[in-house]
Amino acid sequence: MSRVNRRTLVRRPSPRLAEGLVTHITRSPVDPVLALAQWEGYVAALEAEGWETVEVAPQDDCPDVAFVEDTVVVYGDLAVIARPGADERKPETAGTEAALVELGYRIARIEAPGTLDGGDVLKHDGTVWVGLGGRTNPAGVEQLATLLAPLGATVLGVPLTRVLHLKSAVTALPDGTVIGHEPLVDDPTVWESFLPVPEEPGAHVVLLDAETVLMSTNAPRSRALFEERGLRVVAVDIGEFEKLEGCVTCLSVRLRG
Ligand SMILES: CN(C)C(=N)NCCC[C@H](N)C(=O)O
Repeated sequence: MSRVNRRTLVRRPSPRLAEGLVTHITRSPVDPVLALAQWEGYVAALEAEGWETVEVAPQDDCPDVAFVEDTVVVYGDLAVIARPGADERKPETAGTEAALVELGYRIARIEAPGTLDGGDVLKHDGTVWVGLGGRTNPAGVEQLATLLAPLGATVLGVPLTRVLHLKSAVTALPDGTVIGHEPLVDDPTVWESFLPVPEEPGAHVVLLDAETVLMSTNAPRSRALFEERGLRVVAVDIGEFEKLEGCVTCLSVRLRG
């Protein structure tokens, strides 16, 4: 497989984005033109930070296709193609698989009756936590555990009832501290080191390097908290995607050589 160090998959929003699924929040109107501009800003921010972006082929008939994170779990040289818990999103995985085959990844797939969304999967240092209770089912977690065991990963199911995906509730800072907005986290004691953040969008970071995180502009107090800890923050406005229960993690899949 090719060995570019900092590369990330992204997928252009569908013109039907406004029809995307909403589960835990009230639907509000989404402006597809503004959303496209925000997505371009997100991609530009990744590129400005030295990440090469690889665009998965567009799929305009799938409203939620920009949330490419949900279609795959990449671990080392293995791409585990997800089986989305929402039927409307199942057709999205083929394009992601084609892009990862092209990049030289080994491919495995979550098979029925398993379901698993990539947004439910949080990885840090050999441990893989998977949110259970929403789009991902126990069979999906078991299959992921079997596929990742030879790569040395330990997969743990964790309860999830309050938000769409595990990564809607928590993500991890570069040092492994797990961050979350407590009212939305089922059980913060799952993680040895848990840091509560004051805003819901403050729970979501994409790690750009050991000192830098990408996050939403909608969480200024959480941003200040991270900066106090010595992190550099790159903030992007993804407000139109947040109206569809998206966050910064959902819009890309980091691949490391
Ligand atoms: C971590 N998160 C939140 C994600 N990876 N995905 C968000 C998907 C949102 C989409 N409207 C849906 O309902 O599927």
